[in-house]
Order: sequence, then C-alpha cells, then structure tokens
Amino acid sequence: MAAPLRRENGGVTGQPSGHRGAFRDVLPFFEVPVTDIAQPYLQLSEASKAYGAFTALNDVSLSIGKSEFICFLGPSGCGKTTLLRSIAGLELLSSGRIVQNGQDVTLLPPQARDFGIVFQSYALFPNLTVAANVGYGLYGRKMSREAVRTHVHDMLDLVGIANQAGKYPAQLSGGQQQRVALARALAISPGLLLLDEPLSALDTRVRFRLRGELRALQKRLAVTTIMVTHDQEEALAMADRIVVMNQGRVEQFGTAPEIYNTPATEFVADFVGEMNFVDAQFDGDGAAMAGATRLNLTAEHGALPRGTAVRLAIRPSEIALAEGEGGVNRVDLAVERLEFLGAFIRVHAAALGLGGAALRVDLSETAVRARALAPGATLSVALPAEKLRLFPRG
Ligand SMILES: Nc1ncnc2c1ncn2[C@@H]1O[C@H](COP(=O)(O)OP(=O)(O)OP(=O)(O)O)[C@@H](O)[C@H]1O
Repeated sequence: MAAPLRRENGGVTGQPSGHRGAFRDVLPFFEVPVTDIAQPYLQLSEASKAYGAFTALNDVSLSIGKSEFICFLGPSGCGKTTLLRSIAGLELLSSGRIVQNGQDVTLLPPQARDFGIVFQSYALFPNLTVAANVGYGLYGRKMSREAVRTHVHDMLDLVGIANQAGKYPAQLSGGQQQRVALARALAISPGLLLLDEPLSALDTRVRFRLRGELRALQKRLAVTTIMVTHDQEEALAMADRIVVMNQGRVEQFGTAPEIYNTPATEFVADFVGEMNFVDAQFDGDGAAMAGATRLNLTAEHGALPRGTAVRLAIRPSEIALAEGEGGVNRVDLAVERLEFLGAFIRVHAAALGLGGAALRVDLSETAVRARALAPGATLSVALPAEKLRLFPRG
C-alpha cells in the first residue's frame, strides 16, 4: 500500500493514475453490472456499534465485490452513516471485523485505510482554489509539481469543471462544489469511494443529471463505491446492489429488481416503492382469506399453519382491471378519490369484499376516462396471484 496520507476531510492513500477524458456516457437501460461479486473486495462480519446503551449497528455482515456500486438505503437514524463511517475508520466498531482487499482494517485509523470520501456538505476548504482543493491530498507524495498540476487538471476534466480551476468554493454552485469534492476524493486513486448523501443538497434537475454522470464515472473507473442515501429512487436507479437497513440491521441485500419485486420483509416491501397491504388469514392450499374473499397465492409460505395471521402485499401498478364476469382473485372496489400523478392516475378505493381494506390502483388516464371513473363509482379489479406477496403478521 502507498504511504499513508493524513487529511482532515477524509480520503487517504493510493497512487494517482490519471483518469483522462470527459464522462458523458449515456447509460443503457438495464445494463448488466460489470462487477465481480465472486471476488469480495470488502467484507464486514458481525459488525456492531453501540453508543452507551444504544445499538446503532446490530450484527451487520456484508460481502461487497470489486467494482460494485453499493447503496446503503434506509430511513433516518437506521445506521447508514454509522456503517459508512465505520468502514472509513471514522468510527470504531464495538465488535465485528472489516476486511478490505484482503487486509483486516478493523482497528486501523482512517489515514491508514484506502478510501476517498465525499460528504453531504462537500467539506471543501473555503480558502483554497478548486485546483488546490483537488490537489490537496497529492502534495507530500513523490510527485513533481508539474505532475500534480497535470493530474489535478485531469481530475477536473473528468468531472467536467476544468474551466473552474482558479475559483474558490464560494464562487461555485452546489452541483459544481459536489464535482470538486468528487474530484478531490478520486484524485488519490482510492480503492474504495465512500459517498455520504452526496446529491441530497442539490436541486432535483442537477441531482438527476449528476446521478447519471456519477454512475457512468464509477463504471468507467471501476472503483468500488458505497453511497449512503435515504432516497429509494436514487438507490434503485444507481446501485448494482442495495443494502436496505432498519434499526441498525440489514433487512435485505440485493439488486434493485430483487429488492423491488421480491422484498424479503414487510419493512422492505413498505419502504421501497408504493405497496398496498391487506390483512388476511392463511387458509392452507396456497390461499388466504381476506374479509369474505378467498385469494389464491403462489408466494412461498413454508410450513405456515392454517389460520396464521398474514399480511398480503401488492403494488398499485400490479393490480389489473377485471374483464368480464368472475375470474381469479376478483375484487370489487368502491372508488373514493382520483389522484392525477402525470404518467398515471392513482385510484384510491375501499375493497368491500376484503373487509373494507384501502387499496390504491394505478391506471392510465385512458383507462380512467374509458370507464368514466369518479368518486362513488365501482371498479372491478383482479389481484394476480403471482403478485401477491405474503408476510406473517406481527
Ligand atoms: N456519536 C453518537 N452518539 C450517540 N448516538 C449516535 C451517535 N452517532 C449516531 N448515533 C445514533 O445512531 C443512530 C444511527 O445514526 P446514523 O447517523 O448512522 O443514521 P442514518 O441512517 O445515517 O440517518 P440519517 O439519514 O438521518 O443521516 C441514530 O439513532 C443516531 O442518533
């Protein structure tokens, strides 16, 4: 490993390598992640962190592949930042182990670990120019002034702000400051890039643009990256795999489609995306009774005893319009309210046959108009058996 380098604002070791060129790649839809999960780069084993009697991290075990883009996702206070800071050595674990690139780093101070970090607040040095901020971690290394200058220019070029090199942070927009912070974190060519809500202070347009650029840049550099976010859409859009956290624990670790389509717990089902929940009783033979209606299920239910209280979950977009009479899992709804959401209309309704359960159904504007749906109308829908997820209640 390269000689450790101390820096107040994080980021540490590694030799600069000079990544050249702009990064305006357009990401293909649903591209296959170029990662090597079989070759773990970072492993956490039974990591726990207590502050006095409060447990902020509870038995977290994760294996992250080289070049993966990982998001830590969860509600405020679930332990995302504590986990990120523990990986950086800015917090020490109460118990457990962290191995990075084959080296046990559990007890190493931040300056002896190999990472670059970007904080939510950017934490740029206000009295240094953009170029000096980016070059800060490089001075003191065995690099000539000229080599540093060239490398800094390359980094600024990489993040698209080479023309801002002489400015001070206060003279930049939030998005530009974020780019400087990213260039600074990458300048030391870290093995691991840590991002603590780097986009959350930006307005929506800039955030969306930087999302794509950041992901393309990460892919190009193939640097193993962990980003903390509480924004599920951001995590779904950017991550190779997502760690969903709740109260210091990992609820699920999987790809975006896995998390979205097959949430492992009721918490994940509720936290990620829109979900309807209907209380029911497991009825054996792949079915459940919800109110007076018997609903067929295909969900795995193990050896659940008949009569077990369960909660069925289905997304508003997965509920289908019932055609004709009868049909499997047909339910009549009393429409209460229509909500125009641009790309679709969300119908809020009461499912009388399901004990009055509140259901939301997403329909196209055309479908709503064709049925002249309005508050007070009746709508027949079908709950596809393969879309009904099942969670034991309590
Ligand atoms: N130094 C500390 N002393 C005591 N409690 C702490 C300390 N740091 C964090 N905590 C507590 O640990 C829990 C997890 O905090 P953490 O900052 O990791 O949450 P988070 O998921 O990142 O939340 P947010 O999205 O709001 O930043 C919180 O309840 C927080 O109050």
